[in-house]
Amino acid sequence: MDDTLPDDAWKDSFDKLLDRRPELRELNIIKKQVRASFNIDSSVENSNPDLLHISESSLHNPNFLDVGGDRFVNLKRKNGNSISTPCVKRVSTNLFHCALSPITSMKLDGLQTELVPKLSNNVKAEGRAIKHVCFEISSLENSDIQIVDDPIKNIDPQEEATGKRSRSSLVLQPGKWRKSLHTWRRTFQTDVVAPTVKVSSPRKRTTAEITRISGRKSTYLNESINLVISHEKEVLRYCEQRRPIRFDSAYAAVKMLDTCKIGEGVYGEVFKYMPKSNPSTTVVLKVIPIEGAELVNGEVQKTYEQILPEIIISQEMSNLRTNANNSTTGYVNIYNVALVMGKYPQHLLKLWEEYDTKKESENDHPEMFGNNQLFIVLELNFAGSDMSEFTFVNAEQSYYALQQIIFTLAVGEEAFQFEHRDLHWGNILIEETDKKHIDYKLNGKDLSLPTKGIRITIIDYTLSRVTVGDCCHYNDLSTDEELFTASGDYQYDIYCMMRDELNNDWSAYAPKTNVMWLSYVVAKLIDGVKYKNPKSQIHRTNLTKLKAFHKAVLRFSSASECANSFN
Ligand SMILES: Nc1ncnc2c1ncn2[C@@H]1O[C@H](COP(=O)(O)OP(=O)(O)OP(=O)(O)O)[C@@H](O)[C@H]1O
Repeated sequence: MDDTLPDDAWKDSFDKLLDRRPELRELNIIKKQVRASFNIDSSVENSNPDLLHISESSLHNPNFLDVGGDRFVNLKRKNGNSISTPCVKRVSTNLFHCALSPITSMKLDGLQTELVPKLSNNVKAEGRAIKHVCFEISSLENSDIQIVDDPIKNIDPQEEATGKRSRSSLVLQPGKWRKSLHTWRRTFQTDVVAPTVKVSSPRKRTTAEITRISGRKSTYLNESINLVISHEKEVLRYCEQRRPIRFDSAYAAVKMLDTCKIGEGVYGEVFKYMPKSNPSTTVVLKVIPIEGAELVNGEVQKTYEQILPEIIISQEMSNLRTNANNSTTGYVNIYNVALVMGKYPQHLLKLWEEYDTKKESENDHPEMFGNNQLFIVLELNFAGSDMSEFTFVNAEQSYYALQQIIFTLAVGEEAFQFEHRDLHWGNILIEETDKKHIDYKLNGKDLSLPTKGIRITIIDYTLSRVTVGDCCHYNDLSTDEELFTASGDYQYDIYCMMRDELNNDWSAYAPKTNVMWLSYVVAKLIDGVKYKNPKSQIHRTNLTKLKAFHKAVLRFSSASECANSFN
């Protein structure tokens, strides 16, 4: 008697299902390119009935992307202005017959389902951060964007016939966009395939990555000036140092009180503390690794040349506090800039881990840095919480906050032809104040605004443009295609509006971009931020004013012109 097993005996039920549906294999084209993590928590997932809610017919829908294993992601979300909620799909409704399937839930990096909250603990255990990205299919009709290595094949025969292509576009969360954009890049770009574990072994830069961050530029307006400067020396000059100082001695635990990590960006970690020498001040440290070859948080480290303009802009905007003709305290106050070298101090590593435990950091563990790592440390004034988290008393308070933002931008324009270019609500900080008024000087004229109990501070000049002396510093976004395909919030329209305004020449001075961000800010104040007393009469009266401003704002050509209309 032949007691050998039949040929397909090794197959599990998922494999058998694929055999019956070869088109699923066709759809499974992206599998090689996703950064998939290996979550072997099948028991938990199998026990979650929420995972069974999509009909079998959805499998034929091109908007469902096979993310590997037996999970599918809905690429086409109806509600375009919210963050990712990948729909999870089981291929088989006969789950429990699938004994010990080796293909358990592989997750598409960057996608964390809100539909399956029970999974969140497993995600934590796995060490993956929750990232909010949703990938959509959108037609590129009328678009001149060339897509290279688009991993999503067009499976619509009609589109194939007309020669139109589909591509993945982005629906990003409002506010901080760099992280989610980066997640998308890692997922969809074939040359960037990194492991999903949090502390990845350091990886060298790819050409694409180097090109991507080389956007920061400084050009001399007078072309006869052709200085060859050492950016390292310039950085040291701004730091008032002759050489880098040791990280662990410059920021030793004994010098810092009540230290904690308060935030993070793609480029750095942000801590808060009170200096032992001056405990009445609260200082924020923004720690940015530079010049190293390893990717940090998936990004190429900035060079001296790329960090220099940010130091200059931060310093100059901060110095506007004491400017004779155009002054404001609306740009974050910078106490000091330091160039430090060496491993992260132990106490900061511990605080990093505490933050990670509570909030799940999306960044790489800073224990990855070695003895020769260089960092720029910006010591800033603590300026409160960002607008997305702040609760205003009522629209009167937010109406005056808006005026603070307008006057701050106006002063920046007049002093340095400043355009912020990324003024989303995560970059507007708000804190309470006892002061009744805030003073400005605009073109020599003194102005005073009621605070209504709050003070606003503008941060993050990564995309900003200024003219300082003979030099124009800006960030060249002309080749940054992904940012302009993002959607999900009015914020992402603003990047496209700026590009049109500037004719994609990012060195040009176009203060209208500040007005565009004002139109975004007022939209958020009308419908986005939180209010304590939204039913009061004063709230309704001022909401009407905000709405009137929203209608009119795009007629102004600059924040300065807008500020003058308030006088
Ligand atoms: N002066 C400050 N006071 C209070 N909080 C701050 C201050 N500076 C930064 N933060 C907090 O740290 C977070 C990250 O800071 P920041 O935006 O400057 O980093 P980033 O690396 O430029 O971020 P990304 O490049 O990802 O947008 C902010 O969103 C804010 O919550």
